[in-house]
Parts: sequence; structure tokens; C-alpha cells
Amino acid sequence: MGRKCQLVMGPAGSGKSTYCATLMAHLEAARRPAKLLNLDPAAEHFEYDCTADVRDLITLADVADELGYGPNGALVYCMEYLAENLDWLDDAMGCDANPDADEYWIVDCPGQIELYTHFPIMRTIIAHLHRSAAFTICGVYCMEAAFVTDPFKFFSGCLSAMSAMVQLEIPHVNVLTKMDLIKDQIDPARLERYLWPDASLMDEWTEGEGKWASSKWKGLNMAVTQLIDSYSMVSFIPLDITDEESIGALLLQIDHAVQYGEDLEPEEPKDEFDMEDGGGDEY
Ligand SMILES: Nc1nc2c(ncn2[C@@H]2O[C@H](COP(=O)(O)OP(=O)(O)OP(=O)(O)O)[C@@H](O)[C@H]2O)c(=O)[nH]1
Ligand SMILES: [Mg+2]
Repeated sequence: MGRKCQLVMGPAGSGKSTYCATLMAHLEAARRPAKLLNLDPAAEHFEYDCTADVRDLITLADVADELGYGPNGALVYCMEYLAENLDWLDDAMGCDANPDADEYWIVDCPGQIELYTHFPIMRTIIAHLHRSAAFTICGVYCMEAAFVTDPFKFFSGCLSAMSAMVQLEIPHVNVLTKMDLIKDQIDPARLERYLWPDASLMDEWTEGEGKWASSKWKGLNMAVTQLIDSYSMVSFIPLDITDEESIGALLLQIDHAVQYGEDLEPEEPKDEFDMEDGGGDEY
């Protein structure tokens, strides 16, 4: 199997850490071993124990105190510092000690969108993980489901997700998080449209010229939505953390993207007792 990894990204507050904790609990219940790496130097507390934590290398508070940077500058400094000290990452993830380990990692990333769309730092980290321990990595990009109520927020979220996909060049799954907050207010057929966004959505939303401040503004917005449409890359999987089936369905997609389990053999019943007790009758 080798090393597999989910790189959980997205804007601040989009539900990354909550997703990581929910997934860890889900995997534990399924008796699937997994490890959690915190890559957010600004994180304050975790619902789940981390196996490795970037705050052991550098924290946002230290950088802000010592260099007098603001929160955004300090975060970029921390991530650049990590990118210059990748040996620390190898040690923390045990890559040197056991290069051929079979491991499943969940990586909780910081919420600064520029890290995925502009700066080369995440690319450097991804390339290093590929090279040093042959990680198979899937990007998991979180966007809040509440964005579906506002066309401009929704398409700007799609654009950011697409930027991350184009910039990072790894298998990628976009997730509509916090579905529990909107699922009762949205018609399932309508939701389906948001999961596979296309330019006609913007048209429907803003029907009638009265909604546009000017025709130029409309033209710009339609051009952006058509750009997203023509790449045909952005789609979403909804995640309701209160529903185990929803978590399982998302995990299945990501497992498929990282080829988890493709080389696992079906398990033999352990002994005669297992056959009598569990197997035969049900199937
Ligand atoms: N109802 C509900 N609330 C959620 C869900 N996911 C996250 N939240 C809430 O949204 C807020 C932000 O969630 P986090 O998981 O910390 O988001 P994050 O993306 O890790 O945030 P940063 O690390 O600051 O970028 C918290 O108050 C969470 O309780 C969800 O699926 N449902
Ligand atoms: Mg977080």
C-alpha cells in the first residue's frame, strides 16, 4: 500500500480541523489506522491527538512576538521556515526510520488561501513528500455549504478551488462542508446543480437585468463563470459530519483517488468458529 495522504486545505473557518477530527473518529470506529499531522502553526487546540505537529518546529505566536509580524506575514514566514527545514517533517512523520511503511495520513493545513493559490510553499512540501517517502497525496479542498446561497461567493469559492487544483497538480476532491447547517433548507435536486456547477447557474440566479449594477459587471461575472465551466474541473462532494454515510461516501472517493486498498487481499475467516458464527448464514 505505501504511504497515502489527505492534504486538507481551504479558506479560514471552512471546517478543515473539524473534518480531520471527524474523519479520525470515523477511521478509528472502522479500525483503520490513521495518523494526523497538524501543519497549522496558528492552531490552538485539537479534538484529536496529533501524531506530528508543526508547532513543535515553529509557532505563529513565536514569530509574531520575535519578528513583530502580523498574522498573515507570520503564517507565511512559518510555512517558509518549514519548507526550508523539511528534514524536520521527515523525522516527525517517521519517513527516514521506515521508508516503506504502510500508513494513512490526514494533514490539517492552515486556512490562508494564498498558500494554495499563489505561494509555491505547498508545492514544495508536496514534492518533498512524493520524493522522500513516495506519498500518494490527494488534495481535499473544503468550502462552506452556506456559499450556495450567494452566487458571487459560490463562484469565487469555485475559482479558488480551481486555482488550488491547477497550482498543486495532485488528485483533488472538493468538499462542501457544514451541510448539516443547510440540508433542511435546500431542495436535493437544486443541491445537485451546485455539486456540478456550470455557467447557467449564474444566469438563473441573476435572471433579469435589474440585478446587475452594469452590463460590464455582468459581462465580467459571466466570463468568470464560463471560465470555470470550460475547464470542467470543479465539482463538489457534500459532507454532513452528523451522518456517517456522508463521511463514508466522501472517504470512498478520496480512497479511490489515492488508490487506497487496491492491493489489499480480502481477509480469510480466522477460524472455523468465525465461519459458523458470522459468515455462512448471512450471504
Ligand atoms: N455545524 C457545523 N459546524 C462546523 C462544521 N465544521 C466546522 N464547523 C464550525 O466552524 C468553525 C470553524 O471550524 P474549523 O474546523 O476550526 O475550521 P478550519 O477550517 O479548521 O479553520 P482554520 O483552521 O481557522 O482555518 C468552528 O466553530 C466549527 O465548530 C460542520 O460540519 N458543521
Ligand atoms: Mg483549523
